[in-house]
Amino acid sequence: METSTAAASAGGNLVLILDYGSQYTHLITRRIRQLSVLSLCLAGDAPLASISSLRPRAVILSGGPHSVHLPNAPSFPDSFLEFVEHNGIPVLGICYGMQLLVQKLGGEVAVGEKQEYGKMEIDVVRESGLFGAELVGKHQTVWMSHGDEAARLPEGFEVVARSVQGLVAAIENPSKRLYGLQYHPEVTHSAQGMETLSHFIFNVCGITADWKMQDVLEEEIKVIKDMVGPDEHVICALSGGVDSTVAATLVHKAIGDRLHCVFVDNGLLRYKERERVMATFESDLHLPVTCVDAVEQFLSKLKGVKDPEAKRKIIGREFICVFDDFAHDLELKLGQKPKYLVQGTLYPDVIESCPPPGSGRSHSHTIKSHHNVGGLPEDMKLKLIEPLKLLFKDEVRKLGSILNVPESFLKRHPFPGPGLAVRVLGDVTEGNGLDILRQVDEIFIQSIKEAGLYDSIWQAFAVFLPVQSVGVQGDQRTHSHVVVLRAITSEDGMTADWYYFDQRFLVDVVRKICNSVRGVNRVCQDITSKPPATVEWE
Ligand SMILES: Nc1ncnc2c1ncn2[C@@H]1O[C@H](COP(=O)(O)OP(=O)(O)OP(=O)(O)O)[C@@H](O)[C@H]1O
Ligand SMILES: O=c1[nH]c(=O)c2[nH+]cn([C@@H]3O[C@H](COP(=O)(O)O)[C@@H](O)[C@H]3O)c2[nH]1
Ligand SMILES: NC(=O)CC[C@H](N)C(=O)O
Ligand SMILES: [Mg+2]
Repeated sequence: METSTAAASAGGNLVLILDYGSQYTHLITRRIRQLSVLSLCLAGDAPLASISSLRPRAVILSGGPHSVHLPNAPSFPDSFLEFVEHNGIPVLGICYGMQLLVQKLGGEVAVGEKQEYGKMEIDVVRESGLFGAELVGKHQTVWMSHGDEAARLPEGFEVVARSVQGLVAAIENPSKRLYGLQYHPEVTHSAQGMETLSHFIFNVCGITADWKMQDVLEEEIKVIKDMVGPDEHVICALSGGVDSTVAATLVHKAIGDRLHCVFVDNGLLRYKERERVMATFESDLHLPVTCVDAVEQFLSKLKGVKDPEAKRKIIGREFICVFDDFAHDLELKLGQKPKYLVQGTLYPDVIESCPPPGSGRSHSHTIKSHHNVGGLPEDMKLKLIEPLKLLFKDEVRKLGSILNVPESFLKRHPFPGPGLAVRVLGDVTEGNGLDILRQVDEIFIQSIKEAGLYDSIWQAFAVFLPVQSVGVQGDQRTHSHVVVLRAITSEDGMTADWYYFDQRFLVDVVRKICNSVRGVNRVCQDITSKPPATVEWE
């Protein structure tokens, strides 16, 4: 989608993000799209030819984990600054991006005496391309994440905001149309971040807001039609979740009945999930779906495996084995082997996984390998079609409603492909962890639904811990399992807070669990946000 969408739909109003490895880079693209402006990402060191071929109206340099004063720090290509100056393209550097501008233009970036992580107050000291006059002299809450600081600004730059600690928070050189923010305007915790981005995009760059989600749909359908030959067949990995259902509906629009959907029961699904999902496919989706029973295949490969990353890689590989076998079966039926595999991969899956080759994310750290990205085998033969790869969950839900995907799919809480394997900590085949977890999870989710809370919670689930605790049940000593309940609120799964339940609700759920699930005598609640935790426990 990346470059083709740019070329076809930018209409001269494209904002290009150069990525230096920040976990938030694609939040920037997403925020710009929220302003109805097309935005795309390239690697921070992309060749100048790639940058100029997109004809951007503005460039934003992202944050990143590196320090500009250390060797091998990533940077924009030679002549980038001359290119933007010559073409009058405004540039905004965010955090590392700002530090890069400062250093490359002859200023100085040094390790700060003070660091700024998390919530911080800044003071806007003058009107600028980043802040309107009404904000001057006022405090603003922003989200910071840096240890380096701009110690000396290059010639022609002025400070336009400072943190309450006195550090440079925003700078500009209006005559060269260069701007910098030391904080992250793209995260929701920066209260006026959207206003600042909007000020830059519309007031400084003069860009017209002419992009809409419908464009993604039309462009994707075109890309898929161009890619898949008129007689070729395609497989779609369909889980019943939001993403793969929207992806399948979109690809079906492009190639019709040459799409063959497959749902895999990997033995890691929730209570009665296989029956329930297959029934909704039939009643609500009206797409033919084949269900493959791969329970033994997955569980035998997972036997004795405790390491979370190892589990994820095994699951990624087994999924592909199932899809290869399915392609082979279709070959016998259709006389030709499908070459393509549709997956509902989203951008957060890519961000946290091992950076795939050519993704332009070689500057980021791996958080966990999502089975459908970092968990894929290297020798995979099927070619991927991932129409949602640059979108976030809430954008996919919007796209799904344009495609008339039923609400029963769009409102479902996310459920990871590795399923209960990342919720039964350690060896999933040991003891009866999967079985206990299914019962606990079902009670928790049904109670949430009965209390009318399902749609206010972004995701809720239970976790099975490989520890036992002492309890007393019916006057008998028990030495049984501990389970954890986790419910979160989030916008896009990138950051999350825990959901504050009413205490009576929790008391009731815990009682139901302990009274009906044999083998559990203790229930805890996870109240950690992301960061520092992640959503899933593994
Ligand atoms: N049981 C499954 N059978 C077939 N494909 C699956 C299965 N689980 C996951 N996948 C594939 O892996 C992709 C990523 O899984 P993920 O859980 O992120 O997405 P989803 O299930 O479509 O949506 P959601 O995040 O809302 O659960 C899916 O979009 C789908 O293509
Ligand atoms: O399809 C998936 N394959 C995976 O390997 C995977 N790991 C995490 N998740 C889901 O992604 C969101 C963010 O989760 P984390 O904070 O745990 O990374 C949450 O919604 C998680 O449920 C996955 N989804
Ligand atoms: N978030 C960032 O971009 C951090 C930039 C740099 N690594 C610092 O610590 O200052
Ligand atoms: Mg899922």
